Amino acid sequence: MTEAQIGIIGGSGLYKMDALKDVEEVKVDTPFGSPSDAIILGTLDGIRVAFLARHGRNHTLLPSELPFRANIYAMKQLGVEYLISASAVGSLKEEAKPLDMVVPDQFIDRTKNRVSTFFGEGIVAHIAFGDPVCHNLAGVLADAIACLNLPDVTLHRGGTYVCMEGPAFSTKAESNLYRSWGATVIGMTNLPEAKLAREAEIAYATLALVTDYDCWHPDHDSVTVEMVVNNLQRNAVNAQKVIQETVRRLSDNPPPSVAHSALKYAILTPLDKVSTATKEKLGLLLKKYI
Ligand SMILES: CSC[C@H]1O[C@H](OP(=O)(O)O)[C@H](O)[C@@H]1O
Ligand SMILES: Nc1ncnc2[nH]cnc12
Repeated sequence: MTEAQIGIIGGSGLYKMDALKDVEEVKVDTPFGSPSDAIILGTLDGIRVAFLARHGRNHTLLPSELPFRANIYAMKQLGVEYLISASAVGSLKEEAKPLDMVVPDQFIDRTKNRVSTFFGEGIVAHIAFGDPVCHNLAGVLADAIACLNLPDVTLHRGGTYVCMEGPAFSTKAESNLYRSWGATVIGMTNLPEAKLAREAEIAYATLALVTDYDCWHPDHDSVTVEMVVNNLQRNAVNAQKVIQETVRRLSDNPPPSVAHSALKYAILTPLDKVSTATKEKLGLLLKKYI
């Protein structure tokens, strides 16, 4: 069932897409449980997309409580091949200022409590993850930002997103440690999503919306939720314009992605040695290879 080739996951502050038309709300069930909320199917400029509010539309789920596997599997069930993640982030670099947009190309995993694989239960796979973001999708996203020429917004192409566990924000020592590693931004959600999307052979890229300077900056107050929300409200409109332009470009010219064949050489277990139950559970991911 292909309902939408393009999926959007909206993070803190982006709970819906105002420009969506012909909207239909679908409750999707997956072998990994229910997603964070109903998925909103609709059209943007006539192009079908699937939208999911990552923390639920009323922001009821902590980063550590997110049903990452169900969210990505649900997108796969709907036929999604390109997934755009919009996320609030703190900046770890002077030059990435609040309201700027970053399209990261690397992640550092500082999570402690996340399930970020579909595999196990008798089937072993190791995806390549050296380049965790789809280079071509990230390029379309960055080009869309650049062409919009949004006032007061600087685009940063590439950069490293540190994914921390949360929910408390970082200590100054942690924030400075990540700065010493050369990281660009920090958030709490994107790494498990990127891993699972790769396992599901979905191209994934992040639109990171800078809301604060975390807690390292001597001239700025340490991050608070109020700061994040105020800045997100200011650029949620811009974020939606970027997503709309990205969707238009993707639909005109869907790029190839290494993600689309990520499992080709990743599965170690001979499929005839995998139990029927596991094969059925992962059917959507495995069917190309059986
Ligand atoms: C509300 S501040 C912390 C919260 O915001 C980010 O969420 P998302 O990535 O879904 O936009 C960050 O990762 C934290 O979950
Ligand atoms: N400073 C920060 N740390 C972690 N997640 C964030 N989301 C937005 N700002 C953040």
